[in-house]
Amino acid sequence: MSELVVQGLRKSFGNNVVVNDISFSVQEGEFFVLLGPSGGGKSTTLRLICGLEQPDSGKIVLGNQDITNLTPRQRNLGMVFQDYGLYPNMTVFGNIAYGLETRHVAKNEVDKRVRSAAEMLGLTSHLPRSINDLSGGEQQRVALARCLAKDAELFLFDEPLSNLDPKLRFQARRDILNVHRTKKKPSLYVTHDQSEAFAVGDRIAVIAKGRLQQVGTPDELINFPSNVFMARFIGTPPMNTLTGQLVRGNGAFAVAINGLTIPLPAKWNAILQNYQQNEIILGLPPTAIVQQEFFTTVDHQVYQIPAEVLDIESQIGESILTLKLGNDLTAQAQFSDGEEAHPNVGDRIKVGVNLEALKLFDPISENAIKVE
Ligand SMILES: Nc1ncnc2c1ncn2[C@@H]1O[C@H](COP(=O)(O)OP(=O)(O)OP(=O)(O)O)[C@@H](O)[C@H]1O
Repeated sequence: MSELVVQGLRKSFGNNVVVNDISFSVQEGEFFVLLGPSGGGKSTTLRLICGLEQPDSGKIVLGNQDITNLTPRQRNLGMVFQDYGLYPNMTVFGNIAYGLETRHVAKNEVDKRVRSAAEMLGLTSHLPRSINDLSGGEQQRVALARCLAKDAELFLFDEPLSNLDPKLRFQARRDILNVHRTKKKPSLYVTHDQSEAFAVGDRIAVIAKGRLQQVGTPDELINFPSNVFMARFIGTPPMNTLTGQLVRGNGAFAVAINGLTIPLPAKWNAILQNYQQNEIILGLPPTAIVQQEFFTTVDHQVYQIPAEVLDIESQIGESILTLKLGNDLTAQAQFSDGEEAHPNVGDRIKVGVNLEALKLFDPISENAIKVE
């Protein structure tokens, strides 16, 4: 088994703690993504795992071996970085073979593995060519083929697609996943691009300000953000987070925000009985705002509000609307094309809020309040 376990990893540069007590594990055969805003500590975490940096404290275990103090070469990893790390003076064959030759793999075995990796990635006819003659997409495939040819215990990818245009990215993502599925090892993939993370990740760890914010499947991150940061980070547009007052009455609860009183479904009653504060943060997902004409298609409890359309951004298959709800509450809604009417900027429309989809957060800890 080659499970990767990262325990309490910490790294600072001067007074700047850039990786702060990070722990997670990646199972054999799992494609695990590190996602987060720029400067959050993703690449440093990856560099600690591959041995290019040494942690101040913490432990990295691969299989049954503690690899924390091993050199990068001793760790037996397959790596693809943003700049691919290819040797410009070598042929494609030479680049794919490089990692094997330095490990003293027998020549006929090198030849076999290079050709097999090249074939899988459609590079066979390029093997004698110089790296300099290849396009960015082809170079990316050579870096991947080099990875594929190795018998690595762990695969690491640091923003490997950022130099490719969107069309090539799609194919390159499929290539990376094919390599991963062929190898059946743990893979760790760093990106700041949410759509990429959601497209490839079995599970995603979100890192920001050096800290692990949440680990979960794409579905868990979207539907159950662990804190206010996650609610504001995940999704385009992300969840609306609105600070209001908790209103208690007749055993039921509501949140009052800027003149609106939004009732909370009964599932919240038990947990809110013990809530001591007056202020609370309401999480309103953009998809929980529905146009009136479509209320009947929604089975859930709906709260109706008049709204004014302040802005519309049309995207493929959907529109993002900035709405003024009631008199004074600005929120973003996501309407999918085809299913819903197309209002214009300035229109006054009726919308409904799907109350079942609401989330709540504690304004002091900023953690999600969870219903059992
Ligand atoms: N060798 C170094 N010396 C000093 N500071 C560093 C060093 N390497 C990284 N940092 C700092 O650590 C922080 C985290 O950087 P890191 O590259 O890990 O973030 P990231 O999440 O991968 O960001 P990006 O998506 O922009 O690559 C940044 O503030 C960066 O400036």
